[in-house]
Amino acid sequence: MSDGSSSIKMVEIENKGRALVSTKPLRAGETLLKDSPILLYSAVPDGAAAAAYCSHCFRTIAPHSVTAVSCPNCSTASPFCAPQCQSVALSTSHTPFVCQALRRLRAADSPLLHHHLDRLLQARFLVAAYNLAMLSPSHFQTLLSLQGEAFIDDASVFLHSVISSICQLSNVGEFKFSVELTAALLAKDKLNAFGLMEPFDQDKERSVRAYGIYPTASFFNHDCLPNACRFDYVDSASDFSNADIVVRVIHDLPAGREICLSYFPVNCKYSDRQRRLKEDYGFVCDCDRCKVEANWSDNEEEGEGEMDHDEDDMDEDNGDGDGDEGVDLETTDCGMDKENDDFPHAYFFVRYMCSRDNCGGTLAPLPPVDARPSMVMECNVCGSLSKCED
Ligand SMILES: C[S@@+](CC[C@H](N)C(=O)[O-])C[C@H]1O[C@@H](n2cnc3c(N)ncnc32)[C@H](O)[C@@H]1O
Repeated sequence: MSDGSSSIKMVEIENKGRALVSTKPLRAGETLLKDSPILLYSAVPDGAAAAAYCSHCFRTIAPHSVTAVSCPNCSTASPFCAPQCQSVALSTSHTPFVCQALRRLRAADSPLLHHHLDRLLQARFLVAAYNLAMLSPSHFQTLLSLQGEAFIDDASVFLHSVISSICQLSNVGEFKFSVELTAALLAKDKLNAFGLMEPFDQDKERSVRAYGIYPTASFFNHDCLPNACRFDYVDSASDFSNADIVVRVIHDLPAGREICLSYFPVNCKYSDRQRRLKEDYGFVCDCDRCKVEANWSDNEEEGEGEMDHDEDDMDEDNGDGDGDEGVDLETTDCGMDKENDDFPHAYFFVRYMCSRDNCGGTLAPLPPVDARPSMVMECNVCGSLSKCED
């Protein structure tokens, strides 16, 4: 793949469109992909909440940080964690075009003043996307190549008029600024954006800090029993950039197997999964798990222990994942016999679902070392590490 990953390649699958499949046998825990966003935008309301994050990398800024700086033009509304981030942002994510557009969206006479936060988020996405068109036509083309058809409805017409009123654009780089383009961009965002979540806190509902478009991860299709899962390392001291995501294999896979993520927590119940996939992603899921659960009674469904995250957009189960190798490891029950089980996914739940209260994350082994599989499972939501005993 263009990102250098040799373990996956893109293919077309009937009724699913483009998909990523393994090019060789993969070991549990293997890293398939590290992806950086081509576009990021804030998911938090303006004001105090927004001031807590770097407007460029979305790292938390400590209350009395000595390195934090602001945008010279819009001041504290756009803080940066350090001068280096500010300097990069002023020529990339926070250009004068973005700075002015966001100021207009925040102003007392903003066209979005009495609208729901969702509309503001869509407007922020459009500002970031049109900025990308001006700065990097090739990345903008990548964005346009993602799944999602223009659908001109009241929302896209309104949002186009909002962007027209705050930006006075006629062309954006080599692209014509039009309602069709705005509608197409909104569709790309809806089907492909990943939510970068707040680090897990057992006592609080997790919210999205930012949304990002990841050029390769966008080609993972959904399966209600995924064979890979996404980790992010927001606010951790890892080697990754704050908004990078990493996709790892959950269990051993043969060559040629489609690699799928779950677009939301795996313990979501059948009727909710079907509804969300239809409404948000436009398809009816007929994966092996759905085929089994389609015949379940409502009572059986209730037993699944759904944990709903209202923030959608492929935000599955992305924890901070900065599990500390030095912690005491709990033990995950890994001894269930897959063959003898009534439902293939009962095995998945026992082996690959985090058992921590209110977590709902998926477990994948740490990457193999010297081709030896790791017996340590990492949760992609709470980051906890557990020892897998076969
Ligand atoms: C993030 S994109 C995944 C890549 C996409 N297949 C493509 O061609 O670019 C999400 C879209 O892929 C399709 N998709 C994903 N998982 C699917 C599945 N299990 N069955 C059918 N379509 C699926 C849906 O059209 C969905 O809106």
